[in-house]
Amino acid sequence: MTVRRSPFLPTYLEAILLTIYCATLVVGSLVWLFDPVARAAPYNTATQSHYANTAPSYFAKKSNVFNKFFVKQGWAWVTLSYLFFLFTHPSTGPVGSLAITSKRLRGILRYCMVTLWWIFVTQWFFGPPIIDRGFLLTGGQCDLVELADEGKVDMDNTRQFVTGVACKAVGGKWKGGHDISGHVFLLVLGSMFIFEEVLHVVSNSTRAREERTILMSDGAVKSAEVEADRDTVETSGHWTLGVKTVLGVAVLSLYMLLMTAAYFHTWFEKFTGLLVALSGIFVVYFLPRAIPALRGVIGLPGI
Ligand SMILES: CCCCCCCCCCCCCCCC(=O)SCCNC(=O)CCNC(=O)[C@H](O)C(C)(C)COP(=O)(O)O
Ligand SMILES: Nc1ncnc2c1ncn2[C@@H]1O[C@H](COP(=O)(O)O)[C@@H](OP(=O)(O)O)[C@H]1O
Repeated sequence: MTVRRSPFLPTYLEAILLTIYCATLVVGSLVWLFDPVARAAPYNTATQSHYANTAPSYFAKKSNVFNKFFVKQGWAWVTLSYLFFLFTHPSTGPVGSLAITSKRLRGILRYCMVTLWWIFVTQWFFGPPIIDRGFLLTGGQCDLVELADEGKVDMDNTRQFVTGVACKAVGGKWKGGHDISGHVFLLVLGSMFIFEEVLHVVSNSTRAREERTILMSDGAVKSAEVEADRDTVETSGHWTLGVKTVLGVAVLSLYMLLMTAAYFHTWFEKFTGLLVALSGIFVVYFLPRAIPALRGVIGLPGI
């Protein structure tokens, strides 16, 4: 009898990806530690960045073009490239048609769940987003001392600036608490979402065929392939322009993750950014493997 791996454990390709994320954060931190130019450049702990005029590299400036137009609009890039992939890949429905097949619908559902996590963590969570709530809960606040000294603001109003955006907008400094790295969160969540959606293309078109395991309603653990239809298996390995486009977005995200790791935030803030992103991925891509009812609603990519 073959003993199959637990559905909760990552496949071979997923394990490689998780290692790459951890290695990227470690290598980035080592760059900062061993690059004499980066070490010598003054660092502002309040903004978690180097000063623009003495930044050790172009990528250490917040104004770098990839930060402004790629990361700061990151979810728009993930959304557009994923929809392009979903509606042009033969494994999800007829190519060249916008027909909403059940596979496309499930892909959109998975996208909505991941997007909801992005919204909760970075934009809004029944008020301030989770990153800002975490910052306030760990003792952080909007520091308006300089502005108060200049008579521009009343210090009694400090508590009303409960989001990082509102605080920075009035010229205050978001200081003191644990500031989960929003960049690490967005770049890991967006790229891992893309990788999870296209891994079946990679594994079906190469020798790297790998087995996702699922728990059946009778308690048996089987290969996810048992739920796949023949059409999907045959068309799954096609390297379309959509696949190359989403992978391009994911690879650029990995590069920007390395830059964030090298020049911004503390190692612990980057680590929590990684953990919060991966927890969302776990719910959408690992839980359904072990919960047949959830799998019946949102499905698995490529199945
Ligand atoms: C089954 C569940 C169903 C739930 C349905 C709800 C799903 C909602 C879907 C709604 C679709 C939303 C479509 C979103 C499209 C966009 O892309 S919006 C515009 C793009 N904006 C961005 O990409 C902004 C990205 N930036 C950030 O997140 C932050 O700036 C940052 C990078 C995290 C950094 O933050 P800083 O404050 O600058 O440090
Ligand atoms: N790779 C990168 N390139 C440029 N700026 C980056 C960056 N990673 C983080 N930052 C900047 O560092 C600050 C903290 O990032 P975060 O908390 O999202 O991880 C943000 O500043 P601003 O909020 O002033 O834009 C962000 O723009």
